[in-house]
Parts: sequence; structure tokens; C-alpha cells
Amino acid sequence: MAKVLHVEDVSVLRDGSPILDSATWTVGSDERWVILGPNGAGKTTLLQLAATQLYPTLGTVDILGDRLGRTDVFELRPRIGFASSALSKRLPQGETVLNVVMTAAYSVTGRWTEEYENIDEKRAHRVLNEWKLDHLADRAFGTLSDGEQKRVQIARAVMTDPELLLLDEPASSLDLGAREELVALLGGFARSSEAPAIVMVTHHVEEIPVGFTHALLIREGRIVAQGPLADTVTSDNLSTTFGLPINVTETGGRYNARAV
Ligand SMILES: Nc1ncnc2c1ncn2[C@@H]1O[C@H](COP(=O)(O)OP(=O)(O)OP(=O)(O)O)[C@@H](O)[C@H]1O
Repeated sequence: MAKVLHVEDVSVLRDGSPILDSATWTVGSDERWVILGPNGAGKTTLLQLAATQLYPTLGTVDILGDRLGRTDVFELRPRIGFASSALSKRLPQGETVLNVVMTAAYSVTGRWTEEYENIDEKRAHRVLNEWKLDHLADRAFGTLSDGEQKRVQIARAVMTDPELLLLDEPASSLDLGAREELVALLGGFARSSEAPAIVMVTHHVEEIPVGFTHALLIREGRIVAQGPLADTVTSDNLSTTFGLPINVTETGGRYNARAV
């Protein structure tokens, strides 16, 4: 199994204090990780390191065989898919869904003068179909529901066939039906043999798709637990991570948590 991401003894300091503290973590090419932790724990900070958007204060980060700080991130970024609501806000609201997805091929957010090849358009249509968006291809992005916009963000992130896919809270703000639809799509994608390594940040164990393999739990910048999902998403570990007694149950690969 190839190493896609290796974080070694990494700290990120802000105003003299660590917002990430001595983190060591490895993601393999066939692994699908979920990162769980309370607000302000450092989840997005970890994801931003993996996305080459942030550099460590201490320690080393190796992504797809290249060391952050010693490599041209503009060459690395097309190999990494990243979906987050912060990125989504930068997408032109009037652009069609097809263009929002297709422009990922040129790492731009809106269609301008670039010439797209037939192969780009074919791939964009295939991706739209995979994420159940083909009927929305000609709609303006800004007119979509939250759930549809979240799926477009992911479709855009996988358009370039990345080797590492990073998802920052893909199911936040979705209603139950939209969440379940997205979790099922993510699960199907995660289980396919062509899927890249995936790292997904979430606040809720209910959002872990079947097919995800590993979990990392973080609190106040420190990793509390990490490893295979079933060994890591336990009542003890979640209680420590969230600072209150929590009971976790698992049924058919889906998780539930409640305070005791
Ligand atoms: N530039 C900065 N200067 C100071 N503190 C920062 C800076 N960026 C982030 N932080 C702090 O670092 C901590 C970790 O932030 P991060 O966004 O990684 O947390 P998170 O786990 O993703 O939180 P949430 O679940 O609320 O999105 C937070 O306390 C945040 O306020």
C-alpha cells in the first residue's frame, strides 16, 4: 500500500500556542479516513496541511511523495481534490453546474477563454452522472439546494481524478434525506476500486459512510486516537474526545452516538 499522506510530529502554532500539537498520521492509498472532533479541535487545520494550503510550524508533511516546503505546490494541487464550503463560496453563482465541474480541469472557478476538449466535457458528464447531478447540468450553480451544491462541490473535486480526496464537512447543513443520499453516494464511491484515498472531516458519527475504513479523533489540537474505524470509534474514545460520557452503537456499518 502506497503512502499518500504522511504527517510526522507536526505542530502548527498561532499566537505562540499550538492549534495542532505533535501530530503523526499516515494515510494509505486504499484507506478512507474520517476525522472527528469538537469545534476548534484542529480538524480543518489537519485538512489544510493535506491540501497544501498551510505549512507546519514544526515537523514534516509528505503528500504524494513530495515534502511540503520543498516542492512546487502548484504541481501537487491538481493531484488533490478538495471540497469545502469555503471553496464553494468562491464559485460563481451564475455559472452552470456543468461548467462549475468542468473548470476544475484548469483549476479555475469560472469559464473564461480556456478551450475545453471533448474529453473534459465527457468526463464532466460522467462525474455529474455518478453524483446524480446530470439533470442539473445546465442549471445555474447558485439556484441549487444546499444538498445539490454539496454534491457539485464533490463532483468538482473528483473531476481531475485526484489521488487524494479531502472533504471538509460535506454533509453539514443538510436535511435528513439529503444527508442520507450523500452518505450513500459517498459510501458507494469509497467502496469502488478506483476511488482515491479519502479524508473526510465531520462532526457526527452518523455521517460516516459504510466503506470508510479508518478514523482519527482529535481534541484541542492533540490526536486522541487513530486507526481502523471499529477499533477507534468507541464509546471510550468519543467520550474523551468530546469531553462527556458518550455511548456509541454500530449497526450494519453505520454509527450512532448519544450522551449517556
Ligand atoms: N490564524 C489563526 N490564528 C489564531 N487561531 C487560529 C487561526 N486559525 C485557526 N485558529 C484556531 O485554531 C483552532 C483549530 O481550528 P480548526 O479550524 O482547525 O478547528 P476545527 O476542528 O476544524 O473546528 P470546527 O469544527 O469549529 O470547524 C481553533 O481554536 C481556531 O480558533
